[in-house]
Amino acid sequence: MPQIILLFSGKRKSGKDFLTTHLQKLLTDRCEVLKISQPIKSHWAKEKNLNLNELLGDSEYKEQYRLDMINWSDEMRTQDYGYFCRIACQDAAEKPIWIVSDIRRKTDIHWFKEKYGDLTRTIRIVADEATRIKRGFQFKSGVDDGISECGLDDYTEWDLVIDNTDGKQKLEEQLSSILALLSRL
Ligand SMILES: Nc1ncnc2c1ncn2[C@@H]1O[C@H](COP(=O)(O)OP(=O)(O)OP(=O)(O)O)[C@@H](O)[C@H]1O
Ligand SMILES: C[C@@](O)(CCOP(=O)(O)O)CC(=O)O
Repeated sequence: MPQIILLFSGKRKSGKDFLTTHLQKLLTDRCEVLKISQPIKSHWAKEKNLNLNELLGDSEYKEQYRLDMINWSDEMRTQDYGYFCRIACQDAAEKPIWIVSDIRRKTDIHWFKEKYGDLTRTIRIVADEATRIKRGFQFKSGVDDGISECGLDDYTEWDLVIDNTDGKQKLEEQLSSILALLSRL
């Protein structure tokens, strides 16, 4: 069992991977980064003979397949909303801190809270649209107005909100506010 699970959420190009990668560097071997999208991308890469590393990265490549991956994964979720959360956790090593870098739906939070209760902390990363555009965001109908991007827009119970808009919060400040959530460890 982990001792704490940090659930990160944020819209496309808000900086989820950027911040969780920096956090992982700081926590080194005390943490494990889990991605709910990992089993989705692995499946997709295998089925369609695609480059998994490109799907896992932040290039334009994965954007070509995003809508198809969303539609396929949502179909799976209608039968079992925890399906990908469960697989993402299956291979987690025995580390005290788990960082889940891509929470997108209320059912994701529900699944983790149901299974791990008090161990979970929810973190929302926000960045204004101009910043996200500068970092590669382009609005796509079906993606940016759908559940994958908007499913947590009206969630209000975040333990922490981080502003990752250009020039707003320094990285050190962002990381120390996350570390404060770990103070009971
Ligand atoms: N605070 C920051 N300073 C500089 N560059 C940043 C910052 N945050 C994010 N970026 C850069 O912006 C780009 C998008 O960030 P990132 O991939 O972390 O977003 P994401 O929320 O994981 O997006 P997606 O959901 O599309 O995968 C990356 O190239 C990343 O390095
Ligand atoms: C298909 C999907 O998992 C892709 C996520 O990719 P990324 O976290 O933005 O790199 C999004 C979703 O599950 O809604």
